[in-house]
Amino acid sequence: MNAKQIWQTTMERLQARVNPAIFTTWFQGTSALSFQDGVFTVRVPTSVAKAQLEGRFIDAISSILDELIGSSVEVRFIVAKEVPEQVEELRTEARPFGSKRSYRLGRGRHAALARDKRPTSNPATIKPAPTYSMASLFPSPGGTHLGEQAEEQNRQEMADQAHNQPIQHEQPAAPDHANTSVLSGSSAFAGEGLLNPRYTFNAFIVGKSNQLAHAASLAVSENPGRIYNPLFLYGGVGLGKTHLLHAVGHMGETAGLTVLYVTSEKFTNEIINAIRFQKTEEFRAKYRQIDILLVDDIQFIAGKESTEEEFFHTFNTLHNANKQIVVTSDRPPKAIHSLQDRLRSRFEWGLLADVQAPEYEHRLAILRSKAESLHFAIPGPVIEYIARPQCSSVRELEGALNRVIAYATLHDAPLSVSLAAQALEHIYSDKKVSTSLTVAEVIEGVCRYYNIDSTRIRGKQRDRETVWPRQVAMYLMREETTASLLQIGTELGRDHTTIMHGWEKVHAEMTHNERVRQEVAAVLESIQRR
Ligand SMILES: Nc1ncnc2c1ncn2[C@@H]1O[C@H](COP(=O)(O)OP(=O)(O)OP(=O)(O)O)[C@@H](O)[C@H]1O
Repeated sequence: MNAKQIWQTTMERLQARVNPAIFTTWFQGTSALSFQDGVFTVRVPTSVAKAQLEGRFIDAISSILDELIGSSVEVRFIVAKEVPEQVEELRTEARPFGSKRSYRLGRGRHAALARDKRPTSNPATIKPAPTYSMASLFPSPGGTHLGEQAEEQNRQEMADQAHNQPIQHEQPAAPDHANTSVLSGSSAFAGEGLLNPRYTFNAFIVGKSNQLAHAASLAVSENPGRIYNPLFLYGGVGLGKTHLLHAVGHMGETAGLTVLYVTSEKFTNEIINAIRFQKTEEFRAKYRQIDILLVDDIQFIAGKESTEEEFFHTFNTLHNANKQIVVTSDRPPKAIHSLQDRLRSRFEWGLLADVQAPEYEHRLAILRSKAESLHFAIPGPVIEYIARPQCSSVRELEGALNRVIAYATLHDAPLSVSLAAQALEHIYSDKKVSTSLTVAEVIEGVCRYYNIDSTRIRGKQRDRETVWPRQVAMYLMREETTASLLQIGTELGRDHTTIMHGWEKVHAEMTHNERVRQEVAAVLESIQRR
């Protein structure tokens, strides 16, 4: 590919993200001049366009160029009148599309230098966010619904997902507001709070299991700090909470807001260090200048006294200033037992939205979209085979898909159901055994194991001796039978939300507590043995 073709592809990718009017204003009339010695030179029509491209779009452009060329690139803009009309385009050394490379943190020395030249935002001068509809900025911000096609993603995704590579930060293009002064806050936190460029609303497949969480996330992105505040997203592992959190972050950054994404672990470490090195004032100042605070896995702050204390004050300050807070957790606030009541009640203030495991049709749609983004034509029956077992997470589903593709590539064999079966033999074998169980067998087995009567499991008692076995039954029915949530609910005289909550409770306990994991495995084994 020569410089012209690379620039053409870069423009096409940018066009998919930027409002058409803004795109036309700043990108029309640009052309590639050369690519030599790691420097990509672009001719721009005016000095105003040059300033805009350098100030607002440099990260997005660098990111795409890095991706296309396969190495770190410095981008230079030259105003048209400063260069001769015809400059020979040099052939690049870019690797062809589809060649593999790993994600890196940041974008390398050249891009970092270029980025550093951008005007930085002074926290003291950050202006309030403008109000406008995000719908006017993006062609389709509403997520990809079942059956629709996901946005094109780069071919690196497969390797990235398979190996869980570190996240690459991306500064998407900012919108144009002729009459509003907006500073992109991301430079204030350069190097941290990295957002995964793949976790966008466009790449998120909406189904029944995540409809509310998706709609609420989109709503807060369009109106940060004004509707659901805080937004509390919760659900089992690998179901898209972090994805939605980052999608909110991207929208915020695109709107020029100061966004900070942090895991609760990092938040905790920062507090510990701030206390240790007597830098609590700096810590507070940093957190309190944010427009959108995104905290992942908030459940881990529970029981950590000084972290909870500091988070409480940060929360109040931001909330009082109408700044948006979005947090994720593996369970609802009520179920985070050692959390201070005052924090729990604040989390319940805004909107609680759960994500559940996708049902079959939804799993099919996710797999189709992932396959498409990997540019692999996967036959329908193979997709259906991969989607068949009750995968408890989308992450597992992605892993299964990647495994099948890798298996076919390694063996240089066509993708078929029998190949998928071989590739997933070890992963799906447990599930094959399990689907032979019925809900009646599970109830009987659980009652036998815990030595209680089945009328208690189906009844209204709330004592621990009854509630826990009931939840284990819910978990095992969902995991080990083919019954739907509705059917399980009918069997136990409860609605599907209660069943889901029971499943989550046991799942979370199993994740964090080896003893519980062994206990549930023993219950299952005792059922399977009979
Ligand atoms: N609805 C969806 N559409 C497309 N991709 C999805 C969807 N849900 C999850 N994923 C993908 O599944 C993977 C796991 O999602 P994510 O990390 O957001 O899960 P999580 O709920 O935050 O899990 P954990 O609790 O383990 O952190 C990601 O690659 C994400 O892009």
